[in-house]
Amino acid sequence: MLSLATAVLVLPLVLVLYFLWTFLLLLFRQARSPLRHLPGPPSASLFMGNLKDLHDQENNGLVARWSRSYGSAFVYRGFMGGRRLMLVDPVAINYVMSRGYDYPKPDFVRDSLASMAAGYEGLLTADGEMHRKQRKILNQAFSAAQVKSFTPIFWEKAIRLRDIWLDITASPLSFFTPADPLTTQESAERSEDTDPEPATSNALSPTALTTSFLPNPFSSFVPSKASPPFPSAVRARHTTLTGVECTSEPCRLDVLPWLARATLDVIGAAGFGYAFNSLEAAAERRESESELARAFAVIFATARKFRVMTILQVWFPVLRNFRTENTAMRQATAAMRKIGTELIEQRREPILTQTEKAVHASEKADVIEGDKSVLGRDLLSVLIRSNVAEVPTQRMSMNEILCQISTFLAAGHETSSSSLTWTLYALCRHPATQVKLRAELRSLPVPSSLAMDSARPAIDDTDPHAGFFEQIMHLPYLDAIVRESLRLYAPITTTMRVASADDVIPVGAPFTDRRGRECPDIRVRRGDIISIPIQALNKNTDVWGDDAEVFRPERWTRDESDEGVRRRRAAVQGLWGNMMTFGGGNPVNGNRSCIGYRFALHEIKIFLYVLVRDLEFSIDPAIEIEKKVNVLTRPSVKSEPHRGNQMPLYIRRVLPLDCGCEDVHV
Ligand code: HEM
Repeated sequence: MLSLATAVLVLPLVLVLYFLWTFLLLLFRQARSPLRHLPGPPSASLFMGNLKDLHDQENNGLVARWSRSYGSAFVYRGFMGGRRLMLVDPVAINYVMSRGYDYPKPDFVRDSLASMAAGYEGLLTADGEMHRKQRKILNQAFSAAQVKSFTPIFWEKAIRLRDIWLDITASPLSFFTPADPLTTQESAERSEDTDPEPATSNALSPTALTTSFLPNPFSSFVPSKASPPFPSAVRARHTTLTGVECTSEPCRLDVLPWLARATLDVIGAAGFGYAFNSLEAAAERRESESELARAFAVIFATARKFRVMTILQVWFPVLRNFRTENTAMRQATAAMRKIGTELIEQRREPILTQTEKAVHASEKADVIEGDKSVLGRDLLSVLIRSNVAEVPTQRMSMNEILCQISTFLAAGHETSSSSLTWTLYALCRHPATQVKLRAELRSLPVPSSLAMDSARPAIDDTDPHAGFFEQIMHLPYLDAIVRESLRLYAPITTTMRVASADDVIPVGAPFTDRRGRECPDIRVRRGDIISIPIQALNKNTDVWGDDAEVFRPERWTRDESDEGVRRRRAAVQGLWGNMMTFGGGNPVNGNRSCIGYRFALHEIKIFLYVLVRDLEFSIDPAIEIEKKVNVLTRPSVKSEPHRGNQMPLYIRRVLPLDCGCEDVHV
């Protein structure tokens, strides 16, 4: 038998040999990878490869420059010089994205998503058959009819936000910036955490390693450091937009955390009937949020930390078995599961009874309601029913259901708030567009039965305002602005895939490799990592023309009749708008595209209708806004990196041109 002393000597040796062997295998794999023949930029650093250069690529257009130099399929270097394939070629991208199960998310991406979504069994992280089953079940909750039924919730929260902002503009002394809704636990966590690094240190440092090319996606739940009240002297620098009559002085407001709060409240209410009350808490300047929001604050704060260990786990997968959770994280996960379980328990009986009644009624009436029926198809109902389903292909375990709750809260709120924030920013940089949009919004009168107050209208098929909401969805200029904003400010800028087997990826046009050979396709080996630069593709001049970088909503109204333009855009087969903003997929081989895209579009349009109709937005022309990316794109003021993510805009109330009165809500 091995003595203890021998074991103590042998164990470290075995470990060293294991790491050496794994490392050599990786180097050997690199040396043999067919990707070595592809052109690409030289590696900037032995350890970090090109990752640091890529960190700021949304501001410096690096991918576009590389693409001009090395073609639409090239190789850059990741950790320890590992080769990664970057695709800008739409044909190659369509091929990879429409094979979701052959090209899944790399393990290190899944790990990071799982730490944020509290497990590997949510829709974002599940793979193969489990993903196929979940996607089929969850699709019901995101059908066109179901999403329409959420519109009153979008409306209610948008009106509430507008009213809070109106109050702030009415009493300038009261303006303040609330904390980001999911960051309230930082200090509590730090005191318990053995990690000496403050949770926000990476996030707030201008040179922080928070790029999406590092394995901490969704690490963008970064706090906006509260801005001090804005002095009136500075407020006076505001320039009035032409053609709009306003009352009250504009005041500066960081719109980012407010919008994050509003969209968190939306997804809580629409998805799970859960009241985060985060807008209310901020309006009343209360620190405390709901228990679930506090739990999430801890989870996201932990998920966004960048650790060397995370990199090592990419190289030595065995280390993933030694993941540790600090006390705060364990408590937060337990709290999240407890609340999720309570939500399910509370709603199980009523939902099952309601569904039974609905089925019975439709059987009696001999009517197949099909997609028209939204009863019992909200996310929580769908989840609860799937838990009791007898057919295994329709059944989700309790763990899967709990993972979905955190998945949808995470995936469904900051994406929308990022998009809204950037749209308001674009409207500030293009005042004439804002004026034109407001004119269109005001041309659609609000039904008198739907006063612009916070009362939530009914949520069912008989909603008398469904027609009005539908009209908002079809306002052409609003639609063009939302498309253009989601093109230029895609909230998720990059996604990654890994080849699960050796394969040959087709390309749009042959390219020349490093050896000077003309290649009709790209060869990849099992394990090769592929980057899809969603944002760079959205600005590709081959697809969008020479003004691809310019915010021009008119491209969606005027250019569309041009056959050539249509053909060029059709090359990108994304889920929506010939863009990869919402990803792409194929139901047969893994549809990993955004299941919530309709939800997001409805939410964004309703918020814009309510906010831009009654408020005028502008920005200090001297301010330079930068994109900070770590999967999600968030804004930061270039000269104020210490303040973290923020979008300081000037806001003021707009009255109708023909309004003689002082205090009318339009
Ligand atoms: C403007 C808003 C949004 C954008 C731009 C967006 C974008 C995306 C993208 C690009 C993906 C694919 C990621 C990848 O393949 O790596 C995705 C997936 C996903 N999105 Fe969204 N999203 C938005 C809003 C939402 C909302 C509101 C929800 C839920 C209510 C949601 C839920 C999800 C889920 C669950 C997935 C994973 C789908 C799967 O793997 O089957 N998203 N989203």
